[in-house]
Amino acid sequence: MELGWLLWGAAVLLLLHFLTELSPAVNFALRLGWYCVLCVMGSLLAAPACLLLNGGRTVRNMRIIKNVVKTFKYFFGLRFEVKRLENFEVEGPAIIVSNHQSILDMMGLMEVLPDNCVQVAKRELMYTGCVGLIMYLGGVIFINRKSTTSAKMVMTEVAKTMVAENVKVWVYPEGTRNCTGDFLPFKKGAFHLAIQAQVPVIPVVYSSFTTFYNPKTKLFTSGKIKVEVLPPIETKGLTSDDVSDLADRCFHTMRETFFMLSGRPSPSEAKDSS
Ligand SMILES: CCCCCCCC/C=C\CCCCCCCC(=O)SCCNC(=O)CCNC(=O)[C@H](O)C(C)(C)COP(=O)(O)OP(=O)(O)OC[C@H]1O[C@@H](n2cnc3c(N)ncnc32)[C@H](O)[C@@H]1OP(=O)(O)O
Ligand SMILES: CCCCCCCCCCCCCC(=O)OC[C@@H](O)COP(=O)(O)O
Repeated sequence: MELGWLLWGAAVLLLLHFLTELSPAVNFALRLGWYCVLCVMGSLLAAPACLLLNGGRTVRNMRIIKNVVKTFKYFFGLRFEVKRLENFEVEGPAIIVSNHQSILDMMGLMEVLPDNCVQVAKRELMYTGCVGLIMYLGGVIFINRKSTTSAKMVMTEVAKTMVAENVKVWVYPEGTRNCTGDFLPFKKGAFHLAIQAQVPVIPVVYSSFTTFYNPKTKLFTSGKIKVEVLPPIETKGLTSDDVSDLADRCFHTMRETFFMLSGRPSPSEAKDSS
């Protein structure tokens, strides 16, 4: 009886192996599916730990979540090479902004996440069952992207509480995933937030995933991701009139760094030399 089950198991594994060899689409779906399964299993493991150790929704749970998520990279052969982590060492709260390429970014985020830091996420993620629960327990701030007024109200409230409670806030200023090998224009919310709270902006840049991950061509192999934490940009004394300048400055420095880390000339340089 047991031998029968073993044989079935071996047959299924063999079939999966051949399917992945045959079709990149199957390989892609299986690896991404496995990532989702890991997220669900990790959440089921971490949720009771968060509740028992910290009692409910608090940023202290992020440490537990971070430690679980940091093991995920080994399943996918991903390596992170992190530079200038010391740039996170600012006194008190800050806004962290970074580029957003895929749901895989969550691994890169947890790889460098400083203490006392919560993320801004779209509200829909709250309804992903145990993954939504773990985000809630970790103190993630949920915004409704379909209603600018409500998103702005939440962000204004965050500007007050982040100072009172000494937390850093991680925002993806592109506002959505973008795996095209370039940046989308930045939305202004993160920069309004930084200026309203008068806290520094710390940009973080991840190199392009396109060499190992591409949802269009169904590519998902192992790979190396370079991460650089850029020096904090002060906002003391800036007013709402300075939001656009601050956003532009972050956009340009981050984009330059992105091309440098990805080992590609930036489109502006390429144009200059032609
Ligand atoms: C243990 C195992 C566990 C496994 C499981 C894992 C769990 C791990 C736990 C935890 C990790 C969590 C990881 C989560 C990752 C999630 C990522 C996402 O979901 S990314 C999508 C959501 N994030 C954003 O969208 C932010 C960026 N967006 C913005 O900042 C926008 O500006 C926003 C949302 C505030 C509004 O967006 P609009 O598209 O509706 O509108 P606009 O065009 O940007 O703004 C309209 C006008 O309002 C002004 N405005 C914006 N914010 C303002 C403000 N706060 N005050 C005043 N004016 C403001 C703007 O300047 C603009 O005006 P003018 O065009 O410049 O004149
Ligand atoms: C039954 C539900 C199982 C759900 C398993 C989901 C596991 C994935 C958890 C990874 C969290 C990362 C969140 C993320 O990166 O979300 C994408 C949004 O930033 C942007 O959304 P979009 O590009 O605008 O759609």
